[in-house]
Amino acid sequence: MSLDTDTPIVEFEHLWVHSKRIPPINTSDQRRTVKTQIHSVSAIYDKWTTKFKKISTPDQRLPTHKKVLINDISGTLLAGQITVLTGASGSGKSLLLRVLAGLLPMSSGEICLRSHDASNSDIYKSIHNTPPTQWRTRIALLAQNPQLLEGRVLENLQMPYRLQAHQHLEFDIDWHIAQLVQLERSAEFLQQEASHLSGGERQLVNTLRLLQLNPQVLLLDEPTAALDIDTSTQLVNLLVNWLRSDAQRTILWVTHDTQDIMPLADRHWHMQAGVLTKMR
Ligand SMILES: Nc1ncnc2c1ncn2[C@@H]1O[C@H](COP(=O)(O)OP(=O)(O)OP(=O)(O)O)[C@@H](O)[C@H]1O
Repeated sequence: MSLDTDTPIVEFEHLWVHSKRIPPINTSDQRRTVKTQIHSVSAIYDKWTTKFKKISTPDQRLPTHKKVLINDISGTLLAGQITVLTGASGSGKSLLLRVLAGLLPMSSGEICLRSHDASNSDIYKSIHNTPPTQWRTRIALLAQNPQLLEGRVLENLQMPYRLQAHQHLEFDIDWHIAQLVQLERSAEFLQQEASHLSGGERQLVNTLRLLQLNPQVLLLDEPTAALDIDTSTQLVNLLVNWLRSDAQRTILWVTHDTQDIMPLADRHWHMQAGVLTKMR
């Protein structure tokens, strides 16, 4: 199916995420703690600790508050495009990816994913009306630190097919061998113990494990951050080829490494203190 490159694949609107309410400090508990400390010191310091007690027991209670982590942001990920997301540490980039992937609840807002109905017409499914397992098979998050299981690479790649969400899919070893050729590795790589792999090789396995499940949207959280230049280039090529091989796919790519990734970007977004700005 052909698709215009400006077709929206994911649309999100007015996303808000707040931290949980931080409970107030219970000042009577605090006073009790200080008193216990005071009774346990020797009499010679009693006068001094009484002064200390006055200073360290505040009269007023601290107010409760919720912190705004994602501040009313909206955006669209378009077909065939790479959208690069930059921003300082703690600005909310990873939080946004986890919300879009359905791994973290938002306080309010809407996320819709392009899909098809029985007559193959376009529809947009809301995250609120889609079972979480179904949502996560369409929108996949690739994190910086891959978690692999004990056992061989092959067993790690086959593992998702044991999950109910993917039981309708079949493991395709030929697809993996073709990908490994692109990654300049032989089929013997599949027989290696996962615990013996380098950080870069672990990330390649993690990526293949996700891509084989044919997601429509990839959310990348600094996937090349810990990799050497060669492995990083291989991983970038793997991801770009994945994007180009189906016009209905899209990538949102969080990175601090703007030099390498920015030339590939169709769009550039920037986060600052939970606020999203579209740079281009
Ligand atoms: N589950 C959570 N509950 C409350 N606060 C959180 C939660 N997860 C993250 N935060 C806070 O939200 C803010 C944004 O975190 P986030 O991980 O999205 O930053 P980031 O932009 O991805 O940073 P980095 O570039 O360092 O990865 C931080 O202040 C963090 O402490």
